[in-house]
Amino acid sequence: MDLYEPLNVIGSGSFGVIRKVRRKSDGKIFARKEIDYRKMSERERKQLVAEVNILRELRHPYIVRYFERHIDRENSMIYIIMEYCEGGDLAAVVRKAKKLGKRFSEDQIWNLLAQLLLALHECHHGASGKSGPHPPILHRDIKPDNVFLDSQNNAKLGDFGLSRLMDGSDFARTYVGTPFYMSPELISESAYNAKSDIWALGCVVYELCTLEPPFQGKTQSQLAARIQRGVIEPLSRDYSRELFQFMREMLRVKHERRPCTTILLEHPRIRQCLHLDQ
Ligand SMILES: CNC(=O)c1c(C)[nH]c(/C=C2\C(=O)Nc3ccc(Cl)cc32)c1C
Repeated sequence: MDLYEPLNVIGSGSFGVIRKVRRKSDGKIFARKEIDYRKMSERERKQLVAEVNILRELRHPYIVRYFERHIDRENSMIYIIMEYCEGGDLAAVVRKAKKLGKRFSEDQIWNLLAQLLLALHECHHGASGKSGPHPPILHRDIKPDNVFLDSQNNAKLGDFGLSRLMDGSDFARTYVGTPFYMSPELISESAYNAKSDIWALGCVVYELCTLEPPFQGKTQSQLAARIQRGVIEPLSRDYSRELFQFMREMLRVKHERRPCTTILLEHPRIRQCLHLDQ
C-alpha cells in the first residue's frame, strides 16, 4: 500500500470514500476508493467483488479506468486504484451552473451524450473487454453523480457499485438506485434491463438542459406517478427540437419502444460528435 502517497479526500462512492493519491514511483495521480469491509454485510462484500470483477473487464475511453486493488487485511481495508478525473462529477458541475445561472451549450450536451452512449454501448454490448467480449453489464445507477469529467471535459461513466453482470447468474431484479432516475418498468416492479439504463441516461440529458431532473415529486408516490406518466416539459428555445426528440425517445415509458444504444448511436448528430463519418 505504500506505493501511493495519500492526498485529500475528493468524494464518496459506493461503499467508501474516494481519495486523490500520488504514485510514488512516477508521481502520477490516481483516485483511490477506500473501503472498510469490516462494516460490510456479506451481501455488500459480494456486491463489491462483483463491482471489481466488472471494472477489471471494462477498457474504454469513456468509462473510468480501473487499475488495481489492494487488500490490507490488518486494517480490514480494500483499496481500488482508478483513473483520476480532474473535472470531478457532473452533479457538482450542474449545481455550479445553477448557482451561476449558466447553461450547458447544445454542443456540450450532445458531446457528453455521445460519449456516455458509447460507454453504455460498451457495457451493454461489450466487445473491447480486457479479455475480449464480456457478458452484458447493466450499470443500474446512472445519474450525474456517477458521471465524471477528465481534464478535457470528456465524460467518464463511473461507480459500478450497483452494476450487474448479466451472465444469467443473478438476473437483475431488485432496484437500489436513485429514485429520480428510476424507470417506469422498475416502478411497476418489472426486471431491470438495459433499457432502464437508457431511461436514466435520458434523465441525465434532460437535467443537463434544464439543470433539474425531468421527474420530481413531493412524495415518492407522486414521483412514481409522474415517472409512469412520462410527461416532460418542453425545453427552452436554447435547445433544438432535434435534441428534445432524441431525449424523448430515450424517455419512452414502454421500455420495448425505447431505442437501444446501437440505434441511438446511428443518429447523425451523435456520429458527428464521435467523428464516425469522416
Ligand atoms: C470535489 N471532488 C472532485 O472534484 C472530484 C474529483 C477531482 N474527482 C472525483 C471523483 C473521481 C475521480 O477523480 N476518479 C474516480 C473514479 C471512480 C469514482 Cl466512483 C470517482 C472518481 C471527484 C468527486
